[in-house]
Amino acid sequence: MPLNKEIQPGDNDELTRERLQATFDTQQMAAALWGSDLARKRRELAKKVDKLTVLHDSKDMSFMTREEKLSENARKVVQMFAHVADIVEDPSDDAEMFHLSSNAIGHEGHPFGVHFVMFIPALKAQADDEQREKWLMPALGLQLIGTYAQTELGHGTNLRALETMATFDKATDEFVIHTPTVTALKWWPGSLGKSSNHAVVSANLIIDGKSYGHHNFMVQIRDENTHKPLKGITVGDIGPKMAYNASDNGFLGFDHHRIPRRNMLMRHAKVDKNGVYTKPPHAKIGYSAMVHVRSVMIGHQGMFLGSASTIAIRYSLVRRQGEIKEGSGEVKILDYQTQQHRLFPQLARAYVFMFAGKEVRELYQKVLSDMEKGETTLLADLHALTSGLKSVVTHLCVAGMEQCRMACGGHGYSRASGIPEIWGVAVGGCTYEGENMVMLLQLARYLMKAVKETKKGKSLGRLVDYLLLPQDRHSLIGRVPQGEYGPHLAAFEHIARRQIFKVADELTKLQDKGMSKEIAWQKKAVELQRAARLHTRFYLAACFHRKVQSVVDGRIREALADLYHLHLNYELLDMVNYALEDAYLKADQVDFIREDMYRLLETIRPNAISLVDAFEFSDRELRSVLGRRDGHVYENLYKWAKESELNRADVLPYFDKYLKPMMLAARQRSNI
Ligand SMILES: CCCCCCCC/C=C\C/C=C/C(=O)SCCNC(=O)CCNC(=O)[C@H](O)C(C)(C)COP(=O)(O)OP(=O)(O)OC[C@H]1O[C@@H](n2cnc3c(N)ncnc32)[C@H](O)[C@@H]1OP(=O)(O)O
Ligand SMILES: Cc1cc2nc3c(=O)[nH]c(=O)nc-3n(C[C@H](O)[C@H](O)[C@H](O)COP(=O)(O)OP(=O)(O)OC[C@H]3O[C@@H](n4cnc5c(N)ncnc54)[C@H](O)[C@@H]3O)c2cc1C
Repeated sequence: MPLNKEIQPGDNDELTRERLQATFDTQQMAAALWGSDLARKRRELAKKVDKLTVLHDSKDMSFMTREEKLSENARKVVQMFAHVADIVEDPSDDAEMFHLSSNAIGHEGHPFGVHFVMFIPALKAQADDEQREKWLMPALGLQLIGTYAQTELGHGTNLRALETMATFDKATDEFVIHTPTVTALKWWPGSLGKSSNHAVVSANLIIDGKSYGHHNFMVQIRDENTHKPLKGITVGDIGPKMAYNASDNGFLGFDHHRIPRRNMLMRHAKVDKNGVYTKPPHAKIGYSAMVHVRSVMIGHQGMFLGSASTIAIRYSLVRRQGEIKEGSGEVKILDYQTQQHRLFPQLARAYVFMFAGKEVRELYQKVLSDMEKGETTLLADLHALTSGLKSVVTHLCVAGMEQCRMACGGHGYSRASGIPEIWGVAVGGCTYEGENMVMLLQLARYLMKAVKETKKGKSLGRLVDYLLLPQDRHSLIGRVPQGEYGPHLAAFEHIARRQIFKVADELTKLQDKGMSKEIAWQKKAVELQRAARLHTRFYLAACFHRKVQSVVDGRIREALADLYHLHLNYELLDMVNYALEDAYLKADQVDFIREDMYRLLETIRPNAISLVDAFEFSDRELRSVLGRRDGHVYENLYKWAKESELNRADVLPYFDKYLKPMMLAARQRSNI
C-alpha cells in the first residue's frame, strides 16, 4: 500500500513513481508539521474552498491591474466571510482563518489584512473593557475596517522621533491629532489608502505642554457610509510596490483633528479628564501589536519557503535536462547533486521555521495572558526572541527562495512559477515590523545584558542559560560514533557563546579606554548583530532537535532526522569561519561535515517529493504552474501564457502607431 496519499489518477507518471518511494506517510508528516488538528482542518477547508466557486480567482492575478487586484480580493474576502461558518470549524482561530485566506485569497493582501493582524490584536491587548465593547466587538463583527498607523514618511524605526501629536484639550475633554510636517504623514499602513475607515494611530501624547511619548489612539478616518475622509483628514494610496499590490498601503495626514479623550487606548496607560497621566506597567507594553506580528511571521515565512521548495522540487522531478552518463538519456534535474544541495537545505529550513513558529506562538500566548493580569516579566525574553527570529528567518527565507527560483531555470523567472509573488511578499518581512538589522541589535542588547548576569553566575532567562556553561576547546564532530549529532549542536552553541562573549569583552575594553557606551556600541555594531544571528541560529537548530526528539512515529522521526542532520551540516558549513577562528574545528572535521552532508542529500532524495507533499499545499493555495501536484507542467504553461493580456489580439496598436511607420520610413530611406 502506498504511504503517499497524494497519488491520484491522471498524475504525471514520474511523480507517481517518486511518491511510491516514500518511507513515511505524508499525512502523518503533515501532522508533525502543522499539528494533527490543524493539518486536518487545512485539508478539509481546502476541499470546501475547491467547491465554492465564488472564492475562486476570476483570472490569474498576474494579468490584473492594481485596481482589479484590489477589487478582486475585496470581492473574495467578502465572500469568504459570508461563507466562513460553512468552511472553518472555529472562525476565532487565527491559524485556521489564515489558511482559509491563504487558499481563497493568497498573500498579495486584501482590505482586512492589517485589520486582523494588527488592528484587532492592538485592541485586544491595549483597549480597556469599555473600549473593547465599543470597538473590538464591531471590529470582529466586520462592522468597521481598521488599520495600524504608526510609521511616518520621515520616521519608521525610531519610534521616539514620531512627529504626529495628540494634544490633550482639557476644556473639551478631547485630543487634537495633528501631523505638523510632510515627514509626519503616516506612511505605509496596510489597507489604509482606500479600504479602512478606522485606524489605531501612534502619536505623541502631550498634556499641558509635556510630552509623554507615543501612545495609541483610535481614530475614525472615513465616513462609514460615504467612505469619504472625515474633516481634517487627508488619506490615499502610496503607489505600487515590489509585491503586496493587492494591498492599498497608504498615507494619512491630520489637520488638528479632534477625537474624544476616551479614544486613547487605556488598558495600561491612562489619561483622566483632569489630564492626570497614569504610566503603564511596562514602558513597551504599547508595542504589543508589533510583537504579535513578529511572532506570527516566523511560521508564515516558513510556509513561504515551504511553498517555494514545493514548487522547485516538484518541477525538478518533471524537468529533464542533460545527461549524467552519456547516451543514457536526459535525467531529472533533481538527480544532480548541485540541485539537491541547492534545494534540500531550503526544505529543511522551511521545516524548522515552521517548528520555531509554533514554539514562539506558544510563548506569545503565555505573555499575552500574563499581560492581561498586569504581569510583564517575560516580555523582554519574548521581544528578544521574536526580534532575532524575525530577522534571521526572513533573511534566510528570502535567500532560500531565491535558490528555489534559480533552481527552476528560466521558468522560475516567469510569474507562472508563483515564486516571484511569494518572494516579493516574504522579502517585505525583512523590513516591516522592524528593519532586520535594527531588530538584531535589539537582541544583541539583550545578549549583552545576559553576559553581565552570567558574570554574576546568574541567567537572564531560559533562552540564554547556555551562556553559563563552560566553553569546550575542541569539537567532537567526527570523533564520536557515526550517527551521533550531539557534537554538531554543541558546535552551534559554542560558536554563538564565543561570539557573544567576544563582543562583550571588546565593548568593555573600549569603554575601559574611556569610550562612551554608545560610541563603543557603534564601533562593534556589526559584530553585535553577528552575535544575535549566531544565537538565533543556535536557537533554531536546538528547536529542530527538540522537534525530532518529540516525534513518536519511527518512520516520521527518521525522515525528519535526515532533514535535521542535513540542516546541522549545511548551516555549520555556512558559518564555519567562526569555528575555525579559534581552532574549535579542524580541517578534517570540516571535510567530515561536508561528506556527511553529501551523503544526506542522497538519503533524502527518494523522500523529496513526499517531504514537500507533506506541507499539503493545495494547487489553489500554491498558485504555481510549475508546482502543480499532478506534475502536468508544460501543457499548462502554454495554456497560462495564452492568457496573457498581450495575446488578446495578434497585432497590438503600438505596432501600427510606432513600429510600422518607423520600418516604412527606414525602407523608403534605403530605397532612395
Ligand atoms: C493573517 C496573518 C498575516 C501575517 C502577514 C502580515 C501581513 C501584514 C504586513 C505588514 C504589516 C506591517 C506592519 C508594520 O510594519 S507596523 C510598524 C512596525 N514598526 C516597527 O517595528 C518599528 C521598529 N522599532 C521599534 O520597535 C523600536 O523603535 C525599537 C524596539 C527599535 C526601539 O524602541 P525604543 O522605544 O527606542 O527602545 P530602546 O531601544 O531605547 O529600548 C529600551 C528598552 O525597551 C526594550 N524594548 C523595546 N521594544 C520592546 C518590546 N516590544 N517589548 C519589550 N521590550 C522592548 C528594549 O529591549 C530595551 O530594553 P533594555 O535593554 O532592558 O533597556
Ligand atoms: C510591506 C510593508 C508593509 C508595512 N505595513 C505597515 C503598517 O501596516 N503600519 C505601519 O505603521 N508601518 C508599516 N510598514 C512600515 C515598516 O514598519 C517600516 O518600513 C519599518 O519599520 C522600517 O522603517 P523605515 O522604513 O523607517 O526604515 P529606516 O529605519 O529608515 O531604515 C533604513 C536603513 O537604516 C538602518 N537603520 C535605521 N535605524 C538604525 C539604527 N538605529 N541602527 C542601525 N541601523 C539603522 C536600517 O537598518 C536600514 O538599513 C510597512 C512596510 C512595508 C515594507
